[in-house]
Amino acid sequence: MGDTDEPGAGTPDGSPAPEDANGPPDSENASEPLLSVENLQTRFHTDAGTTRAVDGVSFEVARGETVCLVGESGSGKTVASESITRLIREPPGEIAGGTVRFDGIDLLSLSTSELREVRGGRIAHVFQHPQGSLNPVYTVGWQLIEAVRLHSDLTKAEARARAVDLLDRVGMPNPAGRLDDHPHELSGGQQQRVAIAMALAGDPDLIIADEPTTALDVTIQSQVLGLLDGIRSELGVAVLLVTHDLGVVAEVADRVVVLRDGDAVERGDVSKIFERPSHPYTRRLLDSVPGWDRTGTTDREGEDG
Ligand SMILES: Nc1ncnc2c1ncn2[C@@H]1O[C@H](COP(=O)(O)OP(=O)(O)OP(=O)(O)O)[C@@H](O)[C@H]1O
Repeated sequence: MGDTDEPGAGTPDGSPAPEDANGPPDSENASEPLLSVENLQTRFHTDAGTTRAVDGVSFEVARGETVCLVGESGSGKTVASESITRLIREPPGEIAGGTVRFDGIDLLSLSTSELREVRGGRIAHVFQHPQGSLNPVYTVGWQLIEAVRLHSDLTKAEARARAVDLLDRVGMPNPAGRLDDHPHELSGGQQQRVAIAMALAGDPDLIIADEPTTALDVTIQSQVLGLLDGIRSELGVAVLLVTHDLGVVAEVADRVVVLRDGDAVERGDVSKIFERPSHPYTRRLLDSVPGWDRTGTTDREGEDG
């Protein structure tokens, strides 16, 4: 499924060649990226045959930056992001090749128990539906306290205080009063805030957020994006954000990786991708953004932030 129409060097009309999206790491990050994904290949083996969902993707995330994985439905964004901590169910999935290094650790060679330590700890996932992180049976407080204690030596009382701090950090009104609530007693936006608090419980260096605002009302979307951006800037947590929404990318991304059919066809700084997209697929994605005027703004700006 790999993309083959990308010229290797230069173009006939003399315009800059598209960046070799799967080439060597960006030089400014080459020294010590927090996350380095190289030539990742993830397949699914089903009765219908083998799908190369991610077919040789490479990208990096530096400490404290937001990188967006963008692309149309089915381009491999979720599979790429979930392959990083091997959340992919194997079988039918198979991580068939490549390396994933996180702060010097080769994640793909870790044992299941070692990986469990990293997952929910130094790397936390936030999903489109908060139900992916929250158990409907238990109270918010119970779940948060468990998450805090799993990754620390805190006593129950200390963990409870930390849970209240985390709820406060994610902007939950009356945080102490929320501990006894069950998830269904909260709005969708509040549930996603709790899911982000759960992610913070393990004191992560990287949050992988897969369409975290897609299921929310549009006014709440910007608030949750603003929350993630505040966590990045104030706590120095890097964010790998999966989204199909280029309006979201314009709001929060430092750098962008554009996926198509399991292949990274373009990557670069957000300003470069928006102002000078070099791959035709990226240009088509941009052209489909309502209100996009090619000056770096969208209709979305000015909404509740
Ligand atoms: N469990 C699975 N079994 C078989 N194929 C799968 C499975 N999960 C994903 N795929 C396939 O992998 C490819 C990439 O899917 P993925 O969910 O990563 O796309 P995406 O870019 O995240 O799309 P969306 O925005 O719709 O979630 C698709 O062709 C999809 O059908």
